[in-house]
Amino acid sequence: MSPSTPLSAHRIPTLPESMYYIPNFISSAEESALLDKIPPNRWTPLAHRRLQAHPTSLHQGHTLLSLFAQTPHQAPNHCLINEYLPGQGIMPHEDGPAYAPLVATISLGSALVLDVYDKTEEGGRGERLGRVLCERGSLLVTEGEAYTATLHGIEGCKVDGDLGPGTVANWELLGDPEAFPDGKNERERRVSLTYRDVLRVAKIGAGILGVGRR
Ligand SMILES: O=C(O)CCC(=O)C(=O)O
Ligand SMILES: [Fe+2]
Repeated sequence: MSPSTPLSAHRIPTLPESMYYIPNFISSAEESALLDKIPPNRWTPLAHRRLQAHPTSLHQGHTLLSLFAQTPHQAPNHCLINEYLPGQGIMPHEDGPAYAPLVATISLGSALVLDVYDKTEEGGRGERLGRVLCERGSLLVTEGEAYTATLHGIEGCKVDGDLGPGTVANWELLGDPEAFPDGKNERERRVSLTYRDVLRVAKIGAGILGVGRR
């Protein structure tokens, strides 16, 4: 995402405003370095994936910072790391109001498909609006109505099938569509880093230190 290509050039068409897909956001050397940095002993096991949550601060000039220019802390302060083995996924859900409505997701290790669904008035899962193919090293940015009015999930399958220009919302934005010549993606271990701005982080801190309620 160089200054010569504005974020708007990466907007995923056909999905609510706005999701942006930036292929090759990091190099494979950076991908390996990030994977190596993830502490091996901090995983919380869940039924269908593992995760770890970390406070985070990004150094000035980090490319992700500019995305958060309008959020309350003007920077992400939290990074959730999810690991999915082939066959694992995450149920359709929304990320909710604890965060500023902006998520930046870096994909490491393997490509997979993230499904985006309409949110019903009751907050449930509506029709599927589109499929986003997240390649390794890519960045997916979700903000605005796409954050507040849709759900997202990852099917627990070993192979993503039926991939092509008519079935993948970000097909034209992919870095290497030729990597899926038969319309298939055999999943490998995929790790996602999701950066967010947690709104009430200061109050939570005060609560933990025991001074919040006095
Ligand atoms: O792994 C992903 O890309 C999605 C993770 C996610 O939806 C979440 O952590 O809330
Ligand atoms: Fe999520």
